[in-house]
Amino acid sequence: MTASFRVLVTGDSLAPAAVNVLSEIGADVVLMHDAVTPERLAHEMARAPTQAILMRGNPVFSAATIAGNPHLRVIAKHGAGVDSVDIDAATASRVLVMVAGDANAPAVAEHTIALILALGRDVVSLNTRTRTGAWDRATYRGREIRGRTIGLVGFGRIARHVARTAAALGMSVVALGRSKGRVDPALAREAADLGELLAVSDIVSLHAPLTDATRGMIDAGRLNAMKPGSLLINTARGALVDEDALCAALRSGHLAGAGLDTLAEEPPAQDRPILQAPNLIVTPHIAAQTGASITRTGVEAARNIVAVLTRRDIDRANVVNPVALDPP
Ligand SMILES: O=C(O)CC[C@@H](O)C(=O)O
Repeated sequence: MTASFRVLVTGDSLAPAAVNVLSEIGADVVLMHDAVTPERLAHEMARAPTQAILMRGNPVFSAATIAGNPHLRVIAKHGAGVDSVDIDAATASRVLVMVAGDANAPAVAEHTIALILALGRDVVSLNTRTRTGAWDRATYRGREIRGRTIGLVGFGRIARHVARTAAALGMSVVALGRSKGRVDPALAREAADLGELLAVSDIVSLHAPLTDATRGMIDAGRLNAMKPGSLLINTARGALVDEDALCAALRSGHLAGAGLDTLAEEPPAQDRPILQAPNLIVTPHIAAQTGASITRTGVEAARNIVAVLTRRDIDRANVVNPVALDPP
């Protein structure tokens, strides 16, 4: 059978269940095995008409890349963050940009909590010390999270999962949504503004999208406004944080620790100062990478593609640029 649709996957794997969803409409699924640069994208899309992108990772979809492929109808994110896509250009070309619901939210929320617990009980450093001969039992004092306040910056699907889990662990939850009134009072108390959230939180966890407005939002001034001895967690996007300022806040001891799953540069050059900061736990943007999450997310992204290509049952809650659904 000649495939009627070509789906380019910007990664080197896709869950078999997700491939099956695409196979049901006879789609030709093409995995990009190499580094996904704009040049490679342009090259791959020039090889044959490509109707859909299943976007794993965060390759840049610029206006030129989108306009260069007139067959493109949908960019379906394998996850939540679409900061690497020029949304205006996609809308102008009537290309739908879609996210994968809350498919990866439980996994990202669990990793957020893992970073908080690991920092609070110094799991990583104690592991190293104990394996190399230390036995710190007499002197070590960890920090409990029960009774602490967690401040969630952003209140989308992932933050809501974190809120529920944090509450179950006995934490108080404050949050700040994209605009006033977006915080569900059953899950969190809405902070008046970022300043108030930073001032009352023992742990600040970032769940905001990366936009022009949020880039670098946690700068030296904001870090300074956090409580002495507090923790910063970032499982969203590295560029939300000024890494040099974070380094300084960790070195001075103003912050007791930071847990980062995302960095401004990924993968980071080995000489980036943040990698040498004390009391830092850093992981390689894997918060969403559990087996179950990868399957759920792949299937949801594949379903989004099928819905657009077959013009059936598009889940509007997953559409980032609904105006692209309107007739031109
Ligand atoms: O799985 C991915 O491709 C990225 C996951 C994450 O960065 C997201 O945007 O949700």
